[in-house]
Amino acid sequence: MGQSIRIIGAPMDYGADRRGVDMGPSAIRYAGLADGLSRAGVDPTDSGDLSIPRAEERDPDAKQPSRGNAKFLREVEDVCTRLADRVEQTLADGEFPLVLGGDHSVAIGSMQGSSRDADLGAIWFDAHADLNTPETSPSGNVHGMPLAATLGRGTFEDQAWATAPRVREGSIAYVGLRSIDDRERKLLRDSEMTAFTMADIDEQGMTSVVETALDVATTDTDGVHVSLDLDWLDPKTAPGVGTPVRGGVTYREAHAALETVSRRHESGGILRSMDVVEVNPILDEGNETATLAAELAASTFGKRIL
Ligand SMILES: NC(=[NH2+])NCCC[C@H](N)C(=O)O
Ligand SMILES: [Mn+2]
Ligand SMILES: [Mn+2]
Repeated sequence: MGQSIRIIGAPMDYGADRRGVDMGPSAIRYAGLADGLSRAGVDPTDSGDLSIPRAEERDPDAKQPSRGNAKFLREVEDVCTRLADRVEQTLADGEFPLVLGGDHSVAIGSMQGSSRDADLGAIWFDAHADLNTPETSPSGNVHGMPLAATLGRGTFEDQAWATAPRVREGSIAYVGLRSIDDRERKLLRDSEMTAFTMADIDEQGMTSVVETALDVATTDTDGVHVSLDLDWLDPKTAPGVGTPVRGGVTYREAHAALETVSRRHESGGILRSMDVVEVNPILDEGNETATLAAELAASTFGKRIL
């Protein structure tokens, strides 16, 4: 039997403006995630979803930014705290946590849980930098803030539920950036993170970019977290996302990227945790974005063409 993968659903949409990402975990499962993982040679078990009240059942005032400019921050805190515990427990049980979002703010919980017992590097496959703080965010949506939260920037400085002290800036690499807010650009430039934009992929090719990103994330760390935001892909290939940006990664580039991660994992066991986020079935066409999410997870865990 291959590695044991524990699927954890986090159907949360507090962090995004457009409703529907809470249905992401169901759509990805329906698209054949567990089957694809089994065929890739690993051993998946599904631990179900975290229970997350709908936004309507929450305090209507929660939409009004309270702490800085961040909507539903307390609700996100509640979910991420429980998710972090699940991720930590999964690792303690010797299994690999595969978290299904939900909007990208679930990554705050995944990374917190995954790094409680380890120095953690990260690869962020995304069109967006997700580095806004409540102070710099133009939208107030927490899905644009998970890395700021993990790194304890701005309002997050004193938020122990969010910050992950064992995730160092220098061990984080972005792949595929193409939409960065003005104030976020300055934060990113002044940081120690490694950022590969779409232009870098044009020039160097996906495989070589991902190899370098892996070098960054594995240097002086105990393992790597992969965060896969489906808006990383071009909207023609992955239409079911809330914040699409044209000029994204192609279908083949995406598989090449995750197969590169997979090969490194096969030879060195580098991966520690992963989340697959931002699939919005309401905006999707024939569940193709969820299907792609499931396929990319299978590629990460060893599925090959031949
Ligand atoms: N995970 C995502 N889809 N993030 C989109 C973020 C968009 C924008 N930068 C914001 O802060 O609102
Ligand atoms: Mn994104
Ligand atoms: Mn994102």
